[in-house]
Amino acid sequence: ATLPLARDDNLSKRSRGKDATVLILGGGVSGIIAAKTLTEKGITDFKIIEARDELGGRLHSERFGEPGRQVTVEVGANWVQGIGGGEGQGPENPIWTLVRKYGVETRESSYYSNIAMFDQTGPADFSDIFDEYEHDYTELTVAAGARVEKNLVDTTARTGYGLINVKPKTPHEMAVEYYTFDWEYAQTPEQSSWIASSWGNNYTFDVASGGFSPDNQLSIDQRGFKTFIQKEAEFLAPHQVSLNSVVKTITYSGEGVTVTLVDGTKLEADYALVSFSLGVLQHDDVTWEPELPEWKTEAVQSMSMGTYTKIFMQFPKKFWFDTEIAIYADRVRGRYPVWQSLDHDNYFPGSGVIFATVTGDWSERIEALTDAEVQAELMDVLHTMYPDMTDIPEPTSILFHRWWNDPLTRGSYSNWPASFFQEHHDNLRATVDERLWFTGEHCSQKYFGFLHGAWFEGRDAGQELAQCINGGGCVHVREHFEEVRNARPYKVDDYNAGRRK
Ligand SMILES: Cc1cc2nc3c(=O)[nH]c(=O)nc-3n(C[C@H](O)[C@H](O)[C@H](O)COP(=O)(O)OP(=O)(O)OC[C@H]3O[C@@H](n4cnc5c(N)ncnc54)[C@H](O)[C@@H]3O)c2cc1C
Repeated sequence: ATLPLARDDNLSKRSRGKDATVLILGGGVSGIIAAKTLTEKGITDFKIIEARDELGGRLHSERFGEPGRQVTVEVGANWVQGIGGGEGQGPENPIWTLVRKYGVETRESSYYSNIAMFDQTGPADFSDIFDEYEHDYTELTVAAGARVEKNLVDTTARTGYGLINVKPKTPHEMAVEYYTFDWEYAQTPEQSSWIASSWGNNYTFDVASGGFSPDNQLSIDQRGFKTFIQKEAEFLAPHQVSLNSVVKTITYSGEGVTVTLVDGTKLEADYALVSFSLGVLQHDDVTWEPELPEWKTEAVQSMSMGTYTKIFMQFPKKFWFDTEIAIYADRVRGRYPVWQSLDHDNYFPGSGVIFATVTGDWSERIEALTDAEVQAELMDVLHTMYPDMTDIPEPTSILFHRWWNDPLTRGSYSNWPASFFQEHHDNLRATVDERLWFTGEHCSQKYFGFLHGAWFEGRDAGQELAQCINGGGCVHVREHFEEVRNARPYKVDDYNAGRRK
């Protein structure tokens, strides 16, 4: 593809001797889409700095299984969630647009029908409870919407469930609640905002709320799901990307930024666009000189990072359920509750591959175990699911990614807790000294956690930064709140005055 030429005024604005006008830190979806947007706006003097040996970030495909029986599996993102663009649907999800553009092979994946069910006695049927909880989840989001209209405070999704009288106690109830909630947010209802989790769902899946559509597509492309973004990145010239480059320190002032890599290389630029995950920002893998202002640090530390772990196993042959998905109801909430079969007509028949998903605290727990210890726990569950089967073989391969301990992610995707305020979120996106810009899925108010959240944030940051560089003004974009105040509950007089009205 031919690139538009860099505009002369961009080049002349760049102080002499700098390595680029913009350093884009991180080459995931948001970094690449920001680069694409800058290019469309005539700014080509940027460089993407990426730690890994390829672009794509949390799109992470791996060849898995025994030689001769290998398949490409996705240890990171796997679904386009909310497709849209069709008759009676909302707008098209931009990830779906790219998936179609590059012919990435996907299959429709329906995770609310045709589910096998198990409990501690073996196969079980609790589909009535499942249907009830699916309905209850919708009620939870509707009740959250009603709170917004009345301007009522946010609380946890657990409070929300309590207020609509949903109080799971039995293993079956806990498993289906887990399936409708934690399996999406990678954290518990206690750890999640009632209102933000509801809008997060609606803006993606609910057409009436402006969402795309309720449909999901699962990538089975043997080039990897990452193909859609790596193809989209092919416009980049070699000098615009630096792989295997781990950022250690970001030094900034009103004049510009200096980025120091772990190998000591120093890169200077007018602006840095930081696309690292929220988890990376929360930990000390990257340091800031000077330290980030308190309003930024508070915003970063106030949102949360969920962890979502898929544990793949390959067996000599399939011995399990014929559906795509099974739910296992254990006495312990969150203990290997969701199983997905890839040895299925829709996916990779004959592959012998199945995977279990755990999230949140359970993910962090198993990251401390060895693969063999996790395998033993999974086999224990399979024996519980199939008590009469005496010849269940051991898996020939096992694979899972330790997202929580990965210094390039520190978790899987962001989640909005009840103690995280709108002003915090504005501060997450706000620029520092007009030189440090921020993007990534966690910056998306509507779509945090999703690939399309990363896409929209990359586009918006690219547009606003281009406007700033092109002389359209930097000052009034992405302003911050110096302090996030929540005085109301503590100002008793105001509160009483409000009540008297
Ligand atoms: C297990 C899992 C399952 C998921 N499932 C789905 C799904 O099915 N559908 C969906 O829509 N979303 C899903 N997501 C979320 C989705 O993957 C993310 O929202 C999206 O990929 C984030 O893109 P990003 O550009 O914001 O961040 P990233 O992809 O994290 O990009 C940031 C980049 O910065 C790099 N980096 C980090 N630290 C440094 C450093 N010090 N120096 C240099 N580079 C650095 C990283 O390597 C990375 O490439 C899933 C995520 C995970 C982990």
